[in-house]
Amino acid sequence: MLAFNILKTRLSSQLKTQFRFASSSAKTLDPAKLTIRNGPVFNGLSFGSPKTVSGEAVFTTSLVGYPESMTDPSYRGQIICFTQPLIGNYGVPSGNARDEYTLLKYFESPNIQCVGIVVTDVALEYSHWTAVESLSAWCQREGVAAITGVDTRELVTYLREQGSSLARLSVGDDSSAEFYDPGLVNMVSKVTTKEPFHIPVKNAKHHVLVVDCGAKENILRCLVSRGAAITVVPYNYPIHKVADKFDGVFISNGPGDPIYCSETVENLKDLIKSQPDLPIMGICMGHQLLSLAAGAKTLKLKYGNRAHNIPTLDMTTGKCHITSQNHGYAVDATTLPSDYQEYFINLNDLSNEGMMHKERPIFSVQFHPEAKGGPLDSSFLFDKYFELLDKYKVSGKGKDLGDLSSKNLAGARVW
Ligand SMILES: NC(=O)CC[C@H](N)C(=O)O
Repeated sequence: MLAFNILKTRLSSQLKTQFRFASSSAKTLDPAKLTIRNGPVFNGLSFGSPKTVSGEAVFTTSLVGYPESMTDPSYRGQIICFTQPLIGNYGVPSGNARDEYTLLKYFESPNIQCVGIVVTDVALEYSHWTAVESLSAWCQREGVAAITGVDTRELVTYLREQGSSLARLSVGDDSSAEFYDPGLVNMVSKVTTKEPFHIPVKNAKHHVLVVDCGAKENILRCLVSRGAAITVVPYNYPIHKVADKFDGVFISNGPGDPIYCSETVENLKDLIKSQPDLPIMGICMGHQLLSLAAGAKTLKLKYGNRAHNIPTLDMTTGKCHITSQNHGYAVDATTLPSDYQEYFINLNDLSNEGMMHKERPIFSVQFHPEAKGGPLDSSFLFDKYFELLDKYKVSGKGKDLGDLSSKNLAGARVW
């Protein structure tokens, strides 16, 4: 019976592959396969770099935003399966375009961060006014593997039942690579800025210290466009020693398991103890690290939440917000200490989506209010953070940056 099912699966995906590409330029694409560790094999065609890669296979149900997702450092080490069946039709915009703050206009980091992508049907031709190349050309140029012709419904059904799994994407007969598990290493250390950097803002109202665990460009933009100059430091920078010079601290998103960021957690513990009136906000990985510092625990979700339409309930207002998400871990809300309360919950799986201190200006969310891509429903959380910065403002801060002032703060992020 098992053998019959495997044969049926192989045959059906081969037939689909032949059918789907019978009339296109796909004749030039090489056969590729996606092998799930201890699981099924999906046959398809390679439209990316002709190499073998391995990582954690995850899926996103977002309909658009593949350039943003693929350049989001939180996806580092992962193979992304897009459930939207047609991917690539609007091409890829320029990775060099920058806004007035010198931030990347279209990408969330300069390069593709995931190791591979899986789609049902790639568009080899594209059309969009911002596009400069095809998805296929981009993947090839960046050394990222890509497979098309996979029945992503079947793959996602498997991942939902078995949980996120390690996978290998190979071209031709090459199956040499081991199964690499990004959940067993400190992924944040691979994407954090190597040196502190500064983004000035004209007539800045505030100066915020950002802990870069793999910050998306649009998170930085959400801070500077609201009038805060920012100084961005590596994830393990001793923030507790310099935070008194700043109006607030912000902890970014980032890849991998938060437990490997123990240095950040220890620094945050010191910070929370020594700076009771300092506004602190965290997003996604930032939420997990802040919760760990508060004394809570994190857990790995079965297959994570990656989508642009996840409903979350604001426990303080009873309002539901549709949110953008990309995470595999979550905070166990039952372990939050008594001086904190749950802020949001996920209305699909009831997992924790945020926390806040009951008296102090500290809060964090699991979802992405900066939403690139995704809906802007929860961008009011940045406004809330700025209200806290206004309220707890101590004038004269930020004049003497101590250690940080001796660094070259005029430069951009050092990747
Ligand atoms: N987007 C993020 O910051 C993700 C956080 C963490 N790596 C997770 O998967 O849960």
